[in-house]
Amino acid sequence: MESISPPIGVKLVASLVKKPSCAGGFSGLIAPRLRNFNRVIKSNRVFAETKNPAIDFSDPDWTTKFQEDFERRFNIPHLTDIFDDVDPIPSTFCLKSRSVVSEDFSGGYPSDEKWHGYINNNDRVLLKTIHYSSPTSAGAECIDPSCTWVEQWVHRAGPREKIYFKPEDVKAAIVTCGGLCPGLNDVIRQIVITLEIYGVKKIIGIPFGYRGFFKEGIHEMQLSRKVVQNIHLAGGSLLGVSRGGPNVSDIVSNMEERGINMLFVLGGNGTHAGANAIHNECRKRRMKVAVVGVPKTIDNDILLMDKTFGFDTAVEEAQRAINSAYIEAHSAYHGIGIVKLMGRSSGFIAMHASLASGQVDVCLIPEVPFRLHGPHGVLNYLKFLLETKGSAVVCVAEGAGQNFLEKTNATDPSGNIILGDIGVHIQQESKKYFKEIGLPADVKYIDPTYMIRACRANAADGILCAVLGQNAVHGAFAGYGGITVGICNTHYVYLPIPEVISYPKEVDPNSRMWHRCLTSTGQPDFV
Ligand SMILES: Nc1ncnc2c1ncn2[C@@H]1O[C@H](COP(=O)(O)OP(=O)(O)O)[C@@H](O)[C@H]1O
Ligand SMILES: O=P(O)(O)OC[C@H]1O[C@](O)(COP(=O)(O)O)[C@@H](O)[C@@H]1O
Ligand SMILES: [Mg+2]
Repeated sequence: MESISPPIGVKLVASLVKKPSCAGGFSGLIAPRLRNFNRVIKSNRVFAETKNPAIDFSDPDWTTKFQEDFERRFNIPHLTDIFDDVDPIPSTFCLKSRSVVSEDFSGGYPSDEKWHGYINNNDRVLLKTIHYSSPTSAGAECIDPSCTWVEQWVHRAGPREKIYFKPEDVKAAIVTCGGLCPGLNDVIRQIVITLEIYGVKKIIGIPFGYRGFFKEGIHEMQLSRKVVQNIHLAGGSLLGVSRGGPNVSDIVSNMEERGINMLFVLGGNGTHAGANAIHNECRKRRMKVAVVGVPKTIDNDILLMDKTFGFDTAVEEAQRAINSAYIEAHSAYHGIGIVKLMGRSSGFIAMHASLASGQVDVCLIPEVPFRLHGPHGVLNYLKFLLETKGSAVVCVAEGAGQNFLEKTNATDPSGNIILGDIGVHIQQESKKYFKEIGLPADVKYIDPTYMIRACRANAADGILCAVLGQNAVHGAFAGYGGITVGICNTHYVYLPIPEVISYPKEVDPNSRMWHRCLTSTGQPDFV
């Protein structure tokens, strides 16, 4: 009998509603999920600590206390938290003075105090915009059993009027880690361009992710507007990427040797865990350094954000593979087209690509358990589709159905579990099944994953990358560190790194988007 694996995680807030009196309050509820995440995704890594206090919902002041705690958790670390002797100067980011890069600042810093283009440090963005009136409402994220509305505000991103680095003292470095993602070059380009507008002249690229911080690493790359001018026209990363690499202490020592005091880190959950550790180590060594992340993952698995850059391009590019699978399946007698898309622990690409294409009959994601065999299994449904409409298209996320595959416990150099190929498995099982029942079936399998990841960013991602890249530089100059940039409810924000990486974001099987996907495919439950 086939086993059904549980979804990779349960929703924190939903479990909170189910167990409001759990000892340890929030922390007691987060911990199991964190453990689960480490087991599934990062067998040998410890992710961000969570710092939620116990909450007693019978306390009439619990919402105030929750908000105070939220403000504390989402406070963004600043240089002045640990240094008393850092004095700000008026911002050199001033769009009127376009030739700032050629100035030597001996005659003073250019500034424009009358310009209303700066963000006030007290500006905030609302993190959640839906007031769910019941925990049973689709996709409800509730804090307490009554789903009380509690405003949660996060810091607005953008240029500040006062800056904490003199441009001539800055040596900025950019590093791109993890797997490729459309838009990496666009972000690198915008960071360099924005740094130059502030007046920074020493800008370097660290080659091949954190590995480039090895002492004997390949030489740093000098970056300027001229170097990066056209890099966004190609996919990949100008700097190269990698998994694994030196430990945090060695990275920070290497930064000290090179004199780096602004570090822009482009990467996913793992990279951000590293960036946060680098930030903490710099503070421990009392180094005046700003470490700012830009979340990169086509999987879209970073918490609290509308989306991450590259995701939109991935969904768009996946259309070509799905359409090819559809044409193959539709043109064959009893054709079945199977497409595997990326998504190690979350099915966002598969869900969105299925919904966008309108050509998918079965969408399978890691968050929703399914059976292949038996009367309610996928294969029996494919038989039904062949008999009724003549062909079928399956879109499966790479992390789905891992319980059907032999576990090796092998990990990549970053500690990510190496997954089995669920696409090949479904192809083989389909062929076997239809042979056994004597129904002709022509099964074709397409794995476009690396073709999708290597694409250049589409226009929507190009804009997102531009805004995130620019805001990363504004954040660093404003003196913030240990932060990342994101888009929340269409607005741009700074978030403390630990809050976005406490676990990977997943598709909520009770969300409207998953329900919309099911409505579109017409697929039943496969359990
Ligand atoms: N918990 C961690 N602490 C410090 N560095 C980490 C951690 N997890 C991953 N890294 C490093 O971050 C880089 C990218 O991680 P990886 O998981 O491969 O990609 P991503 O950042 O896209 O999730 C690698 O160089 C890896 O060694
Ligand atoms: O084969 P690689 O390079 O390790 O990358 C595969 C992984 O890349 C991803 O698309 C994105 O992963 P990262 O965010 O860690 O780069 C995963 O879904 C997938 O498992
Ligand atoms: Mg990752």
